[in-house]
Amino acid sequence: MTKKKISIVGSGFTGSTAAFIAASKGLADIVLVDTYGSLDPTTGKALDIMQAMPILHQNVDIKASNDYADTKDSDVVMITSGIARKPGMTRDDLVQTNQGIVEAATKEIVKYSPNCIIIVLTNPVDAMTYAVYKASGFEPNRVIGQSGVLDTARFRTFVAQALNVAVTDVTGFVLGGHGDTMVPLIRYSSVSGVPIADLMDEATIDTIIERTRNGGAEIVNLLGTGSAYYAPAAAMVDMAESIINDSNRVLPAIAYLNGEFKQEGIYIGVPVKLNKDGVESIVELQLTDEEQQAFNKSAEAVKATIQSLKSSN
Ligand SMILES: NC(=O)C1=CN([C@@H]2O[C@H](COP(=O)(O)OP(=O)(O)OC[C@H]3O[C@@H](n4cnc5c(N)ncnc54)[C@H](O)[C@@H]3O)[C@@H](O)[C@H]2O)C=CC1
Ligand SMILES: O=C([O-])CC(=O)C(=O)O
Repeated sequence: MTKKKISIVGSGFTGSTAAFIAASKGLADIVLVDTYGSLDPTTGKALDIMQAMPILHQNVDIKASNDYADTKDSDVVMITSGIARKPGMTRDDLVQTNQGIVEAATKEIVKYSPNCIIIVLTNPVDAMTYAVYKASGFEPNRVIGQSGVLDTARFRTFVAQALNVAVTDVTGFVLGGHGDTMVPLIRYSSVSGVPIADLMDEATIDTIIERTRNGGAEIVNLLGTGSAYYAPAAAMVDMAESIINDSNRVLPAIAYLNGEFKQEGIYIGVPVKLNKDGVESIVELQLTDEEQQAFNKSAEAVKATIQSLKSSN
């Protein structure tokens, strides 16, 4: 079988960490691209990751580059380039700067890998995924954003800590935009099948929901500079793995809605089935009135950010 190829655009914290995690799983050969500033730090990171491979028993190549030609024929391309927020900022404050960066990257990506699947991480990620979709000319199933795997992982972590149970036994589903309006679906959250509403009181659940919604800001404030990267990178790799291995995993991801969940023409977090074609299908859940209202509110917030995009779209 020919080796798969993942290109990662942006060799900052999230990009280089994703390269390390994907390489440590032996998922694919990796090209780490950064066209901003000197190539040296990217080369240093790629070399460092390569030198971990003998220890981790993996046989993959990691190449640093500032030339998109090296991304040619990628199966998956992750977009992580752009600025991150600082304490006191919202993700939406990044929209103007990051739109230009992701659109420029997209033009180059599609030129060299017309058949790839693109995973977008750059914030504000729902609107950036929309901008990449428009700039790519791809069918919407081949442009996907990352938020739900991360938001759900945060939610699962807090539930596991509160109940002192193995985090691997906690399931959940966080839908909606990657912001304060995200929608953790408590009815679909369980510990080995036992609904969490049977295991903890409402006040504890509310505290966990609030902490999940502020999960990114909590880390931004603690770091002082930059934002989270270990869990975001792991989340992107989880998605890439399902695409590369054609696994049909059902994961929450930012997908284009065409009437599903009563929304149309936007990118927002919903459960999807991910395989070699990208989003094979959207898994529609029967939401309660209250859940649908919360989802609609989140969709309105995402729409407002999409509408603020510069008119190249
Ligand atoms: N969707 C999600 O769940 C998450 C999204 N993010 C977002 O991902 C993005 C990247 O975060 P980090 O990797 O931590 O940031 P970083 O600052 O460590 O890396 C960003 C990379 O983008 C490149 N870059 C910066 N300005 C550029 C420009 N004008 N043109 C081309 N490249 C440029 C830099 O060279 C740098 O390597 C941010 O927008 C951040 O908010 C971060 C974590 C989670
Ligand atoms: O909070 C941020 O700016 C980065 C991010 O999206 C996250 O960690 O969820």
